[in-house]
Amino acid sequence: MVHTDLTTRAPLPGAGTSDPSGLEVRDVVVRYGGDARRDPGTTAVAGVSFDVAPGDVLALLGPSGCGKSSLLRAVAGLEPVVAGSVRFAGSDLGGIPVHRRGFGLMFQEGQLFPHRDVAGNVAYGISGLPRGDRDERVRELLDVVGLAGYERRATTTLSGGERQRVALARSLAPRPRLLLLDEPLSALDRGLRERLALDLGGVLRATGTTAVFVTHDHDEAFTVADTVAVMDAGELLQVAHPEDLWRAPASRRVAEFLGYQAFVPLRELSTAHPSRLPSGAERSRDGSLAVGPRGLRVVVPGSADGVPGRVPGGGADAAHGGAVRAVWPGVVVGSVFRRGTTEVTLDVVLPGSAAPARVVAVADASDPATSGTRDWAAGDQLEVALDRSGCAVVPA
Ligand SMILES: Nc1ncnc2c1ncn2[C@@H]1O[C@H](COP(=O)(O)OP(=O)(O)OP(=O)(O)O)[C@@H](O)[C@H]1O
Repeated sequence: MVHTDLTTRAPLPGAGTSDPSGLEVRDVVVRYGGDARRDPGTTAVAGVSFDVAPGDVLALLGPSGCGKSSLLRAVAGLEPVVAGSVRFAGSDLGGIPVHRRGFGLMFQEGQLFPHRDVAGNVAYGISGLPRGDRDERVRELLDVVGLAGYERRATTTLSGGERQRVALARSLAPRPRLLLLDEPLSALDRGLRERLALDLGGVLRATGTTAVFVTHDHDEAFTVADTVAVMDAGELLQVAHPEDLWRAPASRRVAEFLGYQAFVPLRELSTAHPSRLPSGAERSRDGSLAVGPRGLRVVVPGSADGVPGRVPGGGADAAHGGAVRAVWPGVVVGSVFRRGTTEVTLDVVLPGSAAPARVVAVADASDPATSGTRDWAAGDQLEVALDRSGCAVVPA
């Protein structure tokens, strides 16, 4: 459970009460360069507060350059904290050097020692243990990361994914009271990253490790973490459990970063069937409907899904299955078949905007009108229908 500080800043969505036995970050500022008189330098982290309770995994998620790594490095003690504080288990870590914080670190490139074999790498931080205990711990950790029996392998013979597993085992070996991971999977290809993200989440939970995990990939953050903190331009925008974050982004900026692709002012949608809109829509007439990556479905004009009596140009919203019956015409830009679904890119003029928005709509495989129709060409006319299960409401 992650909590945010309520005392010095406006309450952040997802805020709660503090647990002093874990990590407490309060109003932390990290700045590079500059001088006291003329040059203010670069403020990479602009007063961030969050907590991580023992055993929890927090993902710091945000675009490149938003300050994630700087914040992580400040927690580690690798960057000076210009203002604010970092505490762990109730103790202020100001002035405590990196190696005396009891934290583990893992980076994008595992940086294994090439002259040591796998066991030698994993055992690096526990050389003080008696031989038998050390061997047992190495065996146990290699088992946890799915590399049982790899002790004597040279690290130069490992794949990228195996190397990162060894690096993870090495960073867990001394039982760090906090593990800090900076984009540990981003050097790997997509398929491997997805598999390893699942494994990483499993390993951190199985070992009860308290961790802060930096990533720019929201799928990865959602897979690995109990709680996700969304960062932008040095500030935290929202801290929430993955499902809550996805269901209720606190702002359009958060929604955009999560991959919501278009925004329709709620006042532009008919009030005829408010119960068909995502929960909260009927209470937030000033907000927008955020359309997620699965928030639009392809409708073939004239198909069974086409609505007799539909208002031309969109806007009708008769209840129909899971969809809000808001249907708008679009011009196909292209389509791809991915993971069993056809994704069609179209230009659609959505309500509340004069210019066409480029959106992706999915063809429903269970819909006879659209399944199997994979050869839509640029310029074809289609329609898109909102699917409320793929939409969220965001404040204006
Ligand atoms: N050593 C440094 N000296 C000067 N500026 C720096 C330094 N390190 C980072 N910055 C700047 O601080 C800001 C935040 O950088 P940071 O690396 O923390 O972001 P990030 O979110 O981790 O980005 P990425 O995902 O690309 O690694 C950026 O504007 C960056 O240029």
